[in-house]
Amino acid sequence: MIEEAAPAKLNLALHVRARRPDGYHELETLFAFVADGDTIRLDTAGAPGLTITGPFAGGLSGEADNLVLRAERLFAKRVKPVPRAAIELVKRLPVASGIGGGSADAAATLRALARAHGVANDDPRLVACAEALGSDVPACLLGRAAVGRGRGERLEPLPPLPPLPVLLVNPRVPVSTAAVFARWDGTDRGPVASGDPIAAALAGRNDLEPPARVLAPAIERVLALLAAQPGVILARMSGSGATCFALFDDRARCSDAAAALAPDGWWCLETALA
Ligand SMILES: C[C@](O)(CO)[C@H](O)COP(=O)(O)OP(=O)(O)OC[C@H]1O[C@@H](n2ccc(N)nc2=O)[C@H](O)[C@@H]1O
Ligand SMILES: Nc1ncnc2c1ncn2[C@@H]1O[C@H](COP(=O)(O)OP(=O)(O)OP(=O)(O)O)[C@@H](O)[C@H]1O
Repeated sequence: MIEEAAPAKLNLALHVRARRPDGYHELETLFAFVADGDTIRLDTAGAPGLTITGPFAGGLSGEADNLVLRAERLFAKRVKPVPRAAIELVKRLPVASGIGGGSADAAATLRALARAHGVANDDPRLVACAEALGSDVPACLLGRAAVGRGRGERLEPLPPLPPLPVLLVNPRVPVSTAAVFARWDGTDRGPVASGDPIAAALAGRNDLEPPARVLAPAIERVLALLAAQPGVILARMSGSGATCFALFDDRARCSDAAAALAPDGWWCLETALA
């Protein structure tokens, strides 16, 4: 049995620069990962198929379009023609929520298959599979803080980030990434600053916040409440939303904030930058 973590991805800053003729957007983003997320378990000797467990299993079916099975099929086609395995996905991250759950699952599946079949994680064929599966999958395959450019696949790894406490809050409203990008106003507001990533994040923004707020008005309240918590360094939406994150200066104040937001019935996860 091989187990691979599929940690949640954050966009500490997300600057959308241009709309491309192929329908994607040119962006500049600070990718970061946290200590918690989904889990992939792969058993090459088990009965082939995908089982989904965990608190958000109900939001997904084990259908063939699941990113885990798409990753498995692509690995067999492009990397090594291996037989199908028994795969368990423990789904702890909300679906369609801007923290790359599906992308993390796909990347963890590729990593698990690579381990099982003696392929290196930086094998160009594995990276090509990641790119074909989604814009966030290459960053999730890399699994460490990085600047992302292009549609997110051109990655420049960063030194490890400080393990700052993080609170993730999702108002339980799924948001379609394509619908949010489609509402971006077309204004290039400039690049992400170079230098210290936390300082660059503070000086940066998420250009998808305004269009996401139109589709999911609850984001505004989540951000306002997060920003008002004592000890917050930065409160921002991740990706195309609706999950928002807050970085804190200490763990106790992060826990206090989680307790303060609990009555709203939102999904909250207390974690840390990894
Ligand atoms: C918002 C981010 O999460 C930031 O990291 C990503 O850019 C989105 O990554 P993702 O969910 O893996 O997205 P994909 O599955 O590749 O694309 C979904 C849809 O989002 C839009 N999309 C995505 C990425 C990008 N750079 N420009 C886009 O316009 C496209 O309409 C695309 O059809
Ligand atoms: N294993 C999976 N986990 C989550 N979503 C999946 C999975 N497989 C397929 N999907 C589909 O992919 C879509 C996007 O899901 P995901 O949770 O990756 O979005 P996201 O959190 O907005 O990601 P991103 O931040 O990369 O935009 C969902 O609508 C879902 O139906």
